Amino acid sequence: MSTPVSTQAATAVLPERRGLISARMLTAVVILALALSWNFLPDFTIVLLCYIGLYSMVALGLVMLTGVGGMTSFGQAAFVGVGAYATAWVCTSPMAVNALGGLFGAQALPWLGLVLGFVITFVVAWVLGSVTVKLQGHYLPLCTIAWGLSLYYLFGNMEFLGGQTGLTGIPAIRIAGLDLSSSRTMGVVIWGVMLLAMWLLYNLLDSREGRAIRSLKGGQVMAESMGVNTARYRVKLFVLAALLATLSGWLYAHMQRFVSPAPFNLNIGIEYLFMAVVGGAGHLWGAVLGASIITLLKEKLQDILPALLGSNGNFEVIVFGLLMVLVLQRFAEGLWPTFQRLTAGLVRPPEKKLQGAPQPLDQRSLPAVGTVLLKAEHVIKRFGGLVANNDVSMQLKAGEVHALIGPNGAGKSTFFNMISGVDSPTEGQVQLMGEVMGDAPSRRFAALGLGRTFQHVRLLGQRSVLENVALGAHQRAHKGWMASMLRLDRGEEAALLAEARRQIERCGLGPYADVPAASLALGQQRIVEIARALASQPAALLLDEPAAGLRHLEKQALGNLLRQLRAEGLGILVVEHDMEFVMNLADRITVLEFGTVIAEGTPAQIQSNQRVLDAYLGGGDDEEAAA
Ligand SMILES: Nc1ncnc2c1ncn2[C@@H]1O[C@H](COP(=O)(O)OP(=O)(O)OP(=O)(O)O)[C@@H](O)[C@H]1O
Repeated sequence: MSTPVSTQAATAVLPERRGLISARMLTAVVILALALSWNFLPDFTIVLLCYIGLYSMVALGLVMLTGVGGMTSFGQAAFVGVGAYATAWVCTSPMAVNALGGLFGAQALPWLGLVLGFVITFVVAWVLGSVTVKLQGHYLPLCTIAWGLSLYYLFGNMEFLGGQTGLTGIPAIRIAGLDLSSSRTMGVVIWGVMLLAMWLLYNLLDSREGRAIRSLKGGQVMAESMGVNTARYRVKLFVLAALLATLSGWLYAHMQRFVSPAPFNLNIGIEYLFMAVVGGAGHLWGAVLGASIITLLKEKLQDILPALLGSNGNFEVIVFGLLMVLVLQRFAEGLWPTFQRLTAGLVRPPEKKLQGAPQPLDQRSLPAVGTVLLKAEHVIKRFGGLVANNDVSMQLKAGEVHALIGPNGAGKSTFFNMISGVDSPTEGQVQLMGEVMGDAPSRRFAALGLGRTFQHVRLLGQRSVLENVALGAHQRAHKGWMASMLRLDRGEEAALLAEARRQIERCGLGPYADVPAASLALGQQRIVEIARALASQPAALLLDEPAAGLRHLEKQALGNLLRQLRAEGLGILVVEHDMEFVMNLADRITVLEFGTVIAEGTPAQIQSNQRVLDAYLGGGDDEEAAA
């Protein structure tokens, strides 16, 4: 049965599918045109294209890390260096050449160099990532500068890596007997690898794992509440970006045939970040656009500026700085979104088609009505000298709506945080489904069957309502990064999206499933959060001020939906200021004042409780009025 909640006139505009040619078709046409003209392009253009391909690979990693995952790194050039130096050492050091060349043959050396580069990067990035990505705010970028510098100086000071002079005599790669010593042949490999990487990343982002990656930008609390292990995803993203940089470095070394520390210094690390940001750090094609603009601009400026200024120097860096300021001022999301807007009449955005039968998602059987789902016992929370919750005990049972009310500052949010794993009690304990939670993270609460919404809506505003709600079902499916990249997750993805659509329709937002969440009115966004929580098939549902921002009819519809969920056997805890809504809906009410429970009972009991009336429901005012 469907209980539509949203009757509010939507501000959202349904997306129009217009445009003469599909984005996929246009991409295929551009790639085909590049392939057909490849042999006729001048050598100089080919070399430039090779560099653009190499830089795009690094920028792709930064798009994933910065634009999608919300982490900034200035140190990617150092990982390019690891890839370049690893293969340079394997291919030129007498020791490695004799030992490995003797065992596997000389032609295998570049490939062994690639493996070595990947292994070193994997270990270094995993260790560095584990330490640095936990840092918040400006500490993370500062740390990436520190390790970028460290690795750069390491390259220049290692005797066996040739010091500042570097290593020469790196052989060309051979594939199936074909010698890739010219830029023209090497360029085919570079662009082939870059496009393959882009396809894999596109698939990754277009999956359950991609939604989890994007959720990192929505904040740790929200992502963890959806069951996402944020620390793990951040490190994996960091390693992925580093491996892409290493791959670029490996190709670079075999194209240049020598390596020295200069191309891996901090300046270049900043340039890579420029590319991602100028192109559009949230878009994969932004990486290619940014790499193209910066490479071509650098090339032109290096010719023009010294002639113009009458002396030599890296003046282009100044222009890049100004460009960055301009782009951030005028095109905060980079140039790719602007390019997309300008070509909207011509190019249709890609349509998501899911082939194959949906695979079943994990199902949770709900506990019998009356079972205690959530239990807080003598919970105390202190912030320094302030006692925000003082000996609070309460239970939430399956098949009931329990409301938590109290004046501003009474400690409701603090308590909500503790029963949802955002924070842990100073004393006392919280049990969920009979398990003592201790310091367990929110994702453990989610795994046990707790779904929640937020007082301040936490959605990924630029993503569709459908994708936001599908994130809620994250823990009900299991395909990992590899399966997503190779599109082996389509059955599961179809099931996740079908489930999300079902929950959206159940909540009355069916017509808005495909619009960006940010385009909905605030009240509707709250309903999207409820649909997202329902997609996790929770046994206990915690709603933080769900009626705030809703109009009268919408509140009625929300009440009906919650009654329906209660009838299905869910336990629902509502923190709410709207007394009419609470009194019409709740089976039991707990009242907090100054962190302490001052009353608990049915709505009728609460409404006639003198202490509650004095503290909260206006009894004091009545008395004053009477006096
Ligand atoms: N992280 C914190 N550090 C210090 N004090 C805090 C912290 N979080 C909450 N408090 C304090 O604890 C008390 C209870 O705050 P809380 O936000 O839980 O109240 P509330 O009932 O949710 O209020 P509202 O209805 O306005 O959201 C307040 O005095 C608040 O200032």
